[in-house]
Amino acid sequence: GKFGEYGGQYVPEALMPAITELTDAYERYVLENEDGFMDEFRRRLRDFGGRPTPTQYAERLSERYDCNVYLKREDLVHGGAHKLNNALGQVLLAKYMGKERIVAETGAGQHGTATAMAAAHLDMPCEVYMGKRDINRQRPNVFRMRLNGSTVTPVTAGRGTLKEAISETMRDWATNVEDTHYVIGSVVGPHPFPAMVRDFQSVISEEARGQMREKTGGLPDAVLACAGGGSNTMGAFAEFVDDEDVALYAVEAGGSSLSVDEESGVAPNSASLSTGREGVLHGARTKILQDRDGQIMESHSVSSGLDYAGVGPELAHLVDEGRVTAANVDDDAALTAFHRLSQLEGIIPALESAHAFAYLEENRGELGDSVLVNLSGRGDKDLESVIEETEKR
Ligand SMILES: Cc1ncc(COP(=O)(O)O)c(/C=N/[C@H](C(=O)O)[C@@H](O)C(C)C)c1O
Repeated sequence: GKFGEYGGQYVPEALMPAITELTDAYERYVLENEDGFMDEFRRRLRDFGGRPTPTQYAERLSERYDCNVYLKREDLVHGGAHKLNNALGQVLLAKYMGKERIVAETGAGQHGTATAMAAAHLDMPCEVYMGKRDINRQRPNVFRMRLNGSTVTPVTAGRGTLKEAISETMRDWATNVEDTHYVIGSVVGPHPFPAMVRDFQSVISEEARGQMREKTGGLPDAVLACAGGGSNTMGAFAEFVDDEDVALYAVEAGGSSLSVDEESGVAPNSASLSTGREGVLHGARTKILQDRDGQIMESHSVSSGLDYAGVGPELAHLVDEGRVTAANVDDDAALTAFHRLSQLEGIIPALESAHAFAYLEENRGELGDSVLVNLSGRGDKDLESVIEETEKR
């Protein structure tokens, strides 16, 4: 469960039985397709999730950047984001493991709603832990989770955001490991989570690689994806990692500035790959925004889905190896890209996904003739906050 020096299983002893059981299930069902698990996963992704998603040629962006821009439309997955790929896989695995209850954490609420939908679809009771602050700024998603029959439990510890929600969920899991599975929201956490979530999300690049060959007769020169925990990034990159000629760009949230004042404990961005340092968070060694005493810093982003002080260990390793370029764009550029895609292509992107389009705008002409951008989700959930932000600026 190591990716170079990153990854591993830094968890309290009490959690090891659950981790060991999950690792065994991951190896049997996901890696070896025991009992046809992966066949059922793919069938449900098609019939319930609406896959495959298009790899669409973006005519107006291609004109603007004088290169061929293709969009991987994960905004068209049921629920409006790539999050369902992972949530469906993990809830189905919980069923195969004989678990009777699901717990999950969420920040932007996309992962929470995806888990609630998958749990309803597979008739599993589900409890989602969500920071009090996030509940207030993501009300539509809270409503959706409850509509799907999930319980949303407010987390009031600390700042009441994702970090505390993850800790609370891990505590619940350690207590109820007999009948409960923890559906983690990204390629983070102790092994086997980062590898398993990457495997569930790799359907994105499996499809996209074939669609690009079909449409262009070859592979893209570059693949761009936004990175919060790193799951849509790892999903969009997985099948291209061995294609040396395909450049891979992980675009993080540059927030309002990249300068990190280690005294204040507050980072005005979430660019863990670029400004983070090695440390342990949520059970894995990875790159983290931390102050000089090693305390996890408060992160920032205009998009709550990228507002996370850590990042997936595999992604951190690929950046250290030079296989993935760690990029970032600031809040303003992401908001401008949000409006630009809406006007030019008639697609309102999630604010998270808009970060990848901002990077395309800032690096036009330098990314090659054929560029694939992973559109991780749609922007309906962001309308309120974008209206507010736009009026403020
Ligand atoms: C539409 C959309 N695009 C990208 C992301 C970033 O998550 P990753 O793909 O795991 O880097 C997200 C992240 N959403 C999480 C959530 O909804 O709970 C997020 O808040 C946390 C996992 C960090 C998202 O909603």
